[in-house]
Amino acid sequence: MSAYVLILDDDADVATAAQLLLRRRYGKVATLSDPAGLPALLAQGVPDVLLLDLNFTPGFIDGAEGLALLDLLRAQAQPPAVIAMTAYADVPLAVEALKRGAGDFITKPWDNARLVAAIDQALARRAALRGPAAAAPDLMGESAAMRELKALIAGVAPTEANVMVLGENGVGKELVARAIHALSRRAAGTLLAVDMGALPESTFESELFGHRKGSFTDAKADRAGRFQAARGGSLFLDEIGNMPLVAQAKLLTALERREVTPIGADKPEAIDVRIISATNLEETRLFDPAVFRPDLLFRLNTIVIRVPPLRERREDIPLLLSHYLTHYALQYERPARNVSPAAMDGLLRYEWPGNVRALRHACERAVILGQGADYALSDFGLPGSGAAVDGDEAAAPAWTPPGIASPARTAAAAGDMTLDALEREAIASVLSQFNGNISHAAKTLGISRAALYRKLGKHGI
Ligand SMILES: Nc1ncnc2c1ncn2[C@@H]1O[C@H](COP(=O)(O)OP(=O)(O)OP(=O)(O)O)[C@@H](O)[C@H]1O
Repeated sequence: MSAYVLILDDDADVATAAQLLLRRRYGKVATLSDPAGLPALLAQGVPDVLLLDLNFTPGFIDGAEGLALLDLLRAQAQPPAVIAMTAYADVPLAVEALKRGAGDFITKPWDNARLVAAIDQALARRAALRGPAAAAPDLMGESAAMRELKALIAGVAPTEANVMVLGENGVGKELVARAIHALSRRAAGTLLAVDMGALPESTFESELFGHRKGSFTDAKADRAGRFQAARGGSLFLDEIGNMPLVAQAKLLTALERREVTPIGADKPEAIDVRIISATNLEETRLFDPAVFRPDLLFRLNTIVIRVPPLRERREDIPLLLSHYLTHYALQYERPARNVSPAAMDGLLRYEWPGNVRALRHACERAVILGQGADYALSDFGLPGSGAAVDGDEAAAPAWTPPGIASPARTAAAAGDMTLDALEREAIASVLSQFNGNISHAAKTLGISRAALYRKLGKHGI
């Protein structure tokens, strides 16, 4: 769990011991020995949790001053959660601290497990008080559907339950997975993402479970698999709907046994990961045993989170437009402009088959190509430039990535182009053919999704 913990204690040994214990778990842990430095430190950033010693060395500060600090903290706009630390005999002081705003107290010398549990509880209370909207900051949207989604994420994240995220391309499934991890008890660990659809069958086991040196020709050294590398954190299994059945069987065995055996190893290794998976497969397909093993599904979908397509939460479109138009205007050093009323009308009525990813690309394109005082609908490069935005995808020209005037010019202009430019055009053309669907585009181009993402970044698409 990533959090900022401050330890205010005049005993340097105690503060260092606490810092060593807590740093690995919470990330940012600072110590302060003199309470006089507290206001300056708070001005730099308010900690999530403050461990406040009320038993300073006699003559340095007494309990009354410690309590006065609590009053100072309570006056902050967003005070930290305070856990008071007192000597065993000082229960009345601890009770007074609780009355003055401390959320909890522990007695010194503390028990490590009790200290960690007290901090975890304080953090959980804080997250609950801030509410679900603040819980997933990168996930923008204030529609009822998004609020419900964020509440679900906030509720599910602190549990260890495996979560399956469902939704169309570009709706934000990966963002949801990241929010779940960030709000989980495993947040201090890594979130490792694996594109399951792009793992070749031949390297599937080695990638996921690892291998020992010499176990096959290319095994030049021992290598940890993704399951081991994500130990203590979460494993994001993306595109699980594209996994071949053989691979599904291997994954199932690992999840059932809670252990994996690296290739060439003689002993299995226990796994300690939380699984968050995602797919854009329609549920009818996912529940088809010929496509996906029901027993594996059962392991993965303890909790199912459905991310609604953008067309079902159109209220979020203005907010997303404003966010991404501002973002790209800053990036490309272009002036801030408004979306003209006619453009907004077209953008609101558009079906957004590529969801937020397509909206993001459309904003980038508008920032780069827009010439008028306001953004016009044509700047966004939507199919038919807004003329046919009623959802008739079949009739509408395909989505065009930013910076690409027309994918159709690929063949005509190929003679004058560099290899790099040709690659960009080819990618853009295939992307538009599949309405921004990364999986299908990658498959058609014969590269992995990861490789396609790298190329999108390289070409600025
Ligand atoms: N609610 C949102 N707020 C802000 N940005 C969003 C939101 N949802 C998605 N995005 C952006 O849209 C893009 C696609 O999001 P993401 O990769 O999470 O989608 P996905 O559903 O996992 O897509 P795919 O199925 O194609 O892998 C990203 O750039 C992401 O930052």
